[in-house]
Order: sequence, then structure tokens, then C-alpha cells
Amino acid sequence: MSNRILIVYASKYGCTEKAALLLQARLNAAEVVNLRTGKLPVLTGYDTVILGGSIYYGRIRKEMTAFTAQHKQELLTKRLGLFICAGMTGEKGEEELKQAYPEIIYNKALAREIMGDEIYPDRISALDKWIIRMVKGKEHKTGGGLSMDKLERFAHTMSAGE
Ligand SMILES: Cc1cc2nc3c(=O)[nH]c(=O)nc-3n(C[C@H](O)[C@H](O)[C@H](O)COP(=O)(O)O)c2cc1C
Repeated sequence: MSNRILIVYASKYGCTEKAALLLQARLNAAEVVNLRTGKLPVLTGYDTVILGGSIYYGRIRKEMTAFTAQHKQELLTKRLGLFICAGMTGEKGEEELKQAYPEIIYNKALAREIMGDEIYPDRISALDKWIIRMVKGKEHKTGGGLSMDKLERFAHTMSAGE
């Protein structure tokens, strides 16, 4: 059975991009598109679409919000996988994941995951550094790293049927 896979992501500093590329390496022939810089291919050619974005101030990056709003109907015809990169864990993280995508898309997804987060001190703006210090807490760990276990599990679910 063919399972052509497209990974679409929105990243500010590169953590989501890294997760998208790690998934690509685990999924046969997956193509990857950065919503900020890449050209979106026609979705018709794909059986599976994986969406990933990072969370800032509780919300997924706006490029992903615009993408899911624009392509909602077509996305509903695909095998869907959703992930976020976020500092928040536990129930608050789950809530962020749920809010990140339209409800109908969230409900249809075969896999949904909070992949963890990475902070790159050399790339991050001074303002963002300051904000991170302010929000850091028990549930918002920031910079804990991507979870390879979660990434592997997610890739396994999405590759079924290849
Ligand atoms: C200014 C700022 C605000 C953030 N706000 C949140 C937040 O509200 N919730 C959360 O879970 N993570 C938050 N984070 C953590 C990011 O989601 C995390 O660092 C992520 O890995 C960034 O991915 P990216 O490099 O792909 O953009 C914030 C990070 C920064 C720098």
C-alpha cells in the first residue's frame, strides 16, 4: 500500500524543524515543507500529512494556524499526525496541543504528541531570553530537549500502511 507522506511545520528558532527532519529520516520518502520559507506542494498527492509547530504564549505559530484554516477540508481527507514543540508538560501541555489545531482536525488525528523543546542560546533574541526566565516553572521546563521516545512512537504510528 502506498503512503506518501508530507510533513508541514512552522518553527521560530529551529526545534520544530529539527523534529520534522528527525521524523523525515524515519519515514520513507517523506517530504518536508517549512511554512515560513518553503513552497507548499499540492496536497492531493499525499496520503498522510504531519503537522508540527512550536508554542509561544500558549499558541501555535501563526503560519500553522493560517495553514490549517485554509486547508481544513482537504486535511480531513488525509491520515493526520499532529505535534507541537513546547516547554509546557502535563495537563497544560495537553491543553496547548488541543488548542493548537482546529478541533475537527485534532479529533481526526491518528497520532498527537508534545515532542518537548530545545532552546538555542546563540539564536534566541534578548527579549525571548528574558521571557523564558520569567515563565520557567514546574510545568514549563524549557530546554528539556526533544523526546526521542515520543518521536519514535509518533513515526511508528504514522508509517503504518507504508
Ligand atoms: C518567548 C517564548 C515564549 C514561549 N511560550 C511558551 C508557551 O506559552 N508554552 C509552551 O509550552 N512553550 C513556550 N515556549 C517554549 C517554546 O515552545 C519552545 O522553546 C520550542 O521548542 C520552540 O520551538 P521552535 O524553535 O521550533 O520555535 C516559549 C518560548 C519562548 C522563547
